[in-house]
Parts: sequence; C-alpha cells; structure tokens
Amino acid sequence: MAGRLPDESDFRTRPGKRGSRPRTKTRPDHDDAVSGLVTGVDRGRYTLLIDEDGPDEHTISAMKARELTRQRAVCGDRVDVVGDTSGDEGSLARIVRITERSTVLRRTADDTDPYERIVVANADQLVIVTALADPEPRTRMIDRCVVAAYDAGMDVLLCLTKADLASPDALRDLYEPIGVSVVTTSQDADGRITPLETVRAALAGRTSVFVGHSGVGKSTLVNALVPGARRTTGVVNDVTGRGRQTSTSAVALRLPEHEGSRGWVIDTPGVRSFGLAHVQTENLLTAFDDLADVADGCPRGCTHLEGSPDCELDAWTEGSEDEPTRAARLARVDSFRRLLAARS
Ligand SMILES: Nc1nc2c(ncn2[C@@H]2O[C@H](COP(=O)(O)OP(=O)(O)OP(=O)(O)O)[C@@H](O)[C@H]2O)c(=O)[nH]1
Ligand SMILES: [Zn+2]
Repeated sequence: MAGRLPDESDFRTRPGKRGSRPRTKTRPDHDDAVSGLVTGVDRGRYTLLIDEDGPDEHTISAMKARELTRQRAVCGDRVDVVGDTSGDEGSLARIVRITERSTVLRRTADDTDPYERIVVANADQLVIVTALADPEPRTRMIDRCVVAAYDAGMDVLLCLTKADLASPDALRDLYEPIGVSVVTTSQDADGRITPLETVRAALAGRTSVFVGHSGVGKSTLVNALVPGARRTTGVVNDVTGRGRQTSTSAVALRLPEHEGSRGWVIDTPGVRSFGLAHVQTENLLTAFDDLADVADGCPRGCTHLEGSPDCELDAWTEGSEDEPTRAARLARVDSFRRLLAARS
C-alpha cells in the first residue's frame, strides 16, 4: 500500500549547516506545560482555550516555540504550552508540543499538487452545507468533500439549506445510501432557521468542520447555532466586490449544551473545495466495508474503476443470486466508483 504524501511535518530534521550544530544537551522537557485547544490561527498567532469546561477556563494567545521548527499547529489541535498562560492583556505563551491527532483533514491546492496542507485536526464530522437552490447544488463538489472526509476517517453530514426553495429528495436519495447523514433547513419569514434542533442534535458532542460555497447560507446557519459567533453574512457588493470581512483561517466555535453534551463547530471560510491528490483508494474503501472485502480479491494495482480488467467488484455484481440483489450491489459499486472518479 502506498503511503501518504509528504506534508509539513516531514521536513523536520533536514541535515544542514544549522542542523549539524551541537544541540543543547539538556533540553527542557516542560514539566510545567499546560494543555490547550487551538481555536484560531492568524499569521502565526494562535488562540488557545485552556482548561476547557474546567474551573479555570480561559483564552490565551500563543506563538509556536522554535523547537517545533516546521511543524504547524492547526485549528482543533491539542497542544502543550509554557510561559505566561495567564491570558492577561499582552501575555504570550509558547506552544512546545502538538498532541497526536485523531484525524487530520487534508487538502491539496488541486489534484496535481504534490504538497498537502492540514486544514483541521481532531474533527470527527464534516458538515457540507449546500443550498437546494440559489446557488444550485453541485454534486461533483459534494462528492469531492465526501471523499476528503472519508479519506480522513470522518463522518459526513450533508446540510441542505433553503429547503423553502426546492425539494431535497433527489440529493437525499443520492447521498444517504453512501452513509451520509442528511438534514434540511429553511429560513422562515422572520429570518429564523428551522428546524435548528435537528441540526443541534446532529452536532452534539462532536467536532464538526463546516464547508460550503459562497451564498449557501453557511454563515447564517453558524450564527443561528452559535450565539455570538457573528460570522459575516450577506451578499458581496456587486459594484466593489467587497462589503464584508474576508477572513480565510479556520476558527473553532463552541456550541451551547444540547441534552447534556456540547460540541465544536469549526468554520472554514477559506475552504470551498478540496484538492484530492493525497487520497488513497484504500482509505476510501474503508468507508465501504462491504466492497472492501470484495476488492481484496482484485488483481494487484486494480483501480476498481469501470472497465478495470478483472475487477472483483464487477464479478460480485454479476454473481448476484437475484435481480434485487444485483440492483443493490450495482448501486453500491456505482456510488463507490462515482466517488473514486471525483478525484481527477
Ligand atoms: N430562502 C432562504 N434563504 C436563505 C436560507 N439560509 C440563508 N439564506 C440567505 O442566503 C444568503 C446567503 O447567506 P450567507 O449565510 O451569507 O451565506 P454563506 O454561505 O455564509 O456565504 P459566504 O458569506 O459568502 O460564505 C443570505 O441572504 C441569507 O439570508 C434559507 O434557508 N432559505
Ligand atoms: Zn478492483
């Protein structure tokens, strides 16, 4: 199995003039470090939440310590910090360690870019916000987001907005069979988003990354979910092309408690699509465990795409005992191949 592509963490100990200098023998091991959660990153300045849900919960500013060299912390990272962790005006702590990540959502600039960036760490759900109309939904774009999420080992929630304008049925039928949860929302005459409780239930106790194209209603939704989030909404000024703040870095926003559990929303204003050069077929197969067993019997290097010689997925479909089974298997294989093909 081919490994993942290189990312920034792979460039740590390149030997060179600086690297050959003798290091300080007694490196501090930072016994006094406290842990924090990265909730925002802005030009090398990190916002961290210390003692989440504890008696001493507070927000601080931090920089990366030099010993982290090329490693970058991202939104959602759990880190260890030393120095002034009071959070007092003007205080600045230092991040000395990034805790091992449970998931990483990666993207490449496009499908041929060999360099991948980590967008968010430790999230367990990708929320794809798509309008049912105005702007029209684009299934290829949704497919690509699903691939990025499955590759990262994250679940997918498809949030279909503007259900007051068009029916969600076709998209529901396309995505529910491939393990995607679907919720629909509308905006009522007073501007309220309904049913918000259904969305809250789907987010409770999880860390959810929100992605969506401009105008789909992502900011409206995030503002409704997180009181005080104040994400900029509206339409770009047609004349100047401006009229709103254009922040591009991810921020983590804490959800109010829902039936005893909270959760995090990570809004990613800069992320509107995913380059998928880094995605491995094997990772995608883990989201289709019935097909993974079948594909075990494929010839070495099988792409599993339509027309791939001796692909076991075709034999599996053909070998169905009756017509309903054949139709169901074919639908599974077609869905998997559609996602595979969304990569290029
Ligand atoms: N009809 C209808 N309009 C909606 C709904 N949700 C949001 N809108 C409107 O859609 C427009 C765009 O909403 P935003 O929340 O600014 O969209 P966005 O996805 O955040 O877009 P950017 O700010 O460009 O990232 C606003 O005029 C909203 O009032 C909905 O459920 N139904
Ligand atoms: Zn195959």
